[in-house]
Amino acid sequence: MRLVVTDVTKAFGATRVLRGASLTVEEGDLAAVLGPSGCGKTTLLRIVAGFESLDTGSVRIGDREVAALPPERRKVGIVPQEAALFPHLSVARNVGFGLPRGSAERVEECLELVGLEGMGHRMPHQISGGQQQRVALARALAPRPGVVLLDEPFSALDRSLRVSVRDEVRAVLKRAGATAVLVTHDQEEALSMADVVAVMREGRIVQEDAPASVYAEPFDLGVATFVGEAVVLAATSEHGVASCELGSLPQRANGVSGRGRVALRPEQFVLREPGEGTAGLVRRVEFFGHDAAVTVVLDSETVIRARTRGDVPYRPGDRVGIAVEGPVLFFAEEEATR
Ligand SMILES: Nc1ncnc2c1ncn2[C@@H]1O[C@H](COP(=O)(O)OP(=O)(O)OP(=O)(O)O)[C@@H](O)[C@H]1O
Repeated sequence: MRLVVTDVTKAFGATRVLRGASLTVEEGDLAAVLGPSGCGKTTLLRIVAGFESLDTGSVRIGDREVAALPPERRKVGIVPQEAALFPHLSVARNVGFGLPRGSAERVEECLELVGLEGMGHRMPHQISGGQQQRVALARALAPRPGVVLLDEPFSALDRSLRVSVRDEVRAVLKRAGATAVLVTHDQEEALSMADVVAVMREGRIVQEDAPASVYAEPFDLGVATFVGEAVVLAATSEHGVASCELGSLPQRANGVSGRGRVALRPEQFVLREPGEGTAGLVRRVEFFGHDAAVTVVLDSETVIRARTRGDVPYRPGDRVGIAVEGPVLFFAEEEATR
């Protein structure tokens, strides 16, 4: 079902945690709420779930206003941070926990949905961490909720497992046609998994957009630097051209001009022979296999981290030139600190 959160505020004593948070998730979409620690993500999720009351605002699931309803009447499924299975109940009984008696068929269907068919008799300690997380997902989906909420569901898994489990979770949510909200502070997780990314800051959603749009057209400099890496330089802009220490660069069209700052993405930098582009000295080369990151200190002492192909022909101490490819993001001065 469609989820619409409108202008929700919430304070704990004198701490105003939510300051007018609004979020719309279309039916069948997976939205990632992405924000730094303490910005209010978990509080927002708990308010949608009904574990916490809101001060003002509204929460609609489908065509129902649910803000005044208890959690069990909201048709919300929850996948907590750690799978939090009942240790003394079998996998099947964990999945069937919120279902009426005699729902064995639905339990098996949900186990199948998450790829754990035939594992229902096992106890939680007899399956891996990734499988436990899938059981938690099956448990959340079993009562056919209108909305599924996932609170940092991969944070307890180690890195190598996290990537595969998150692909599986996305696939399961899509197969189930679920409308889902995932809370995370991991931008890679948000960008790679979600249909829409909602960037949260200080109790508000400041931008809600497709992952590629949030990255390419961030609402302000804060979003630009939070979602993805960026080198930020002082600049002036006129007629769609931003001038900074790396030269006069075409500006991504946003109609803004004047004094301000440009944000350049690591993949926009191109390393050239000395004499071409802006001169600098290679400080560090980080090799990742498929690509590499090269840190270059310009003669002005500005530090730039460029993403390049893995086969970097440069070593620390080499002199290089830096060129910039593609349009840059420009934010006017008052906007830069918005
Ligand atoms: N029950 C509560 N009583 C008092 N303060 C609370 C309560 N719950 C949350 N807070 C405060 O609200 C703020 C936001 O917390 P919240 O857990 O929503 O943030 P978050 O963005 O989910 O952070 P994290 O990523 O670290 O989990 C924090 O400053 C927290 O201390």
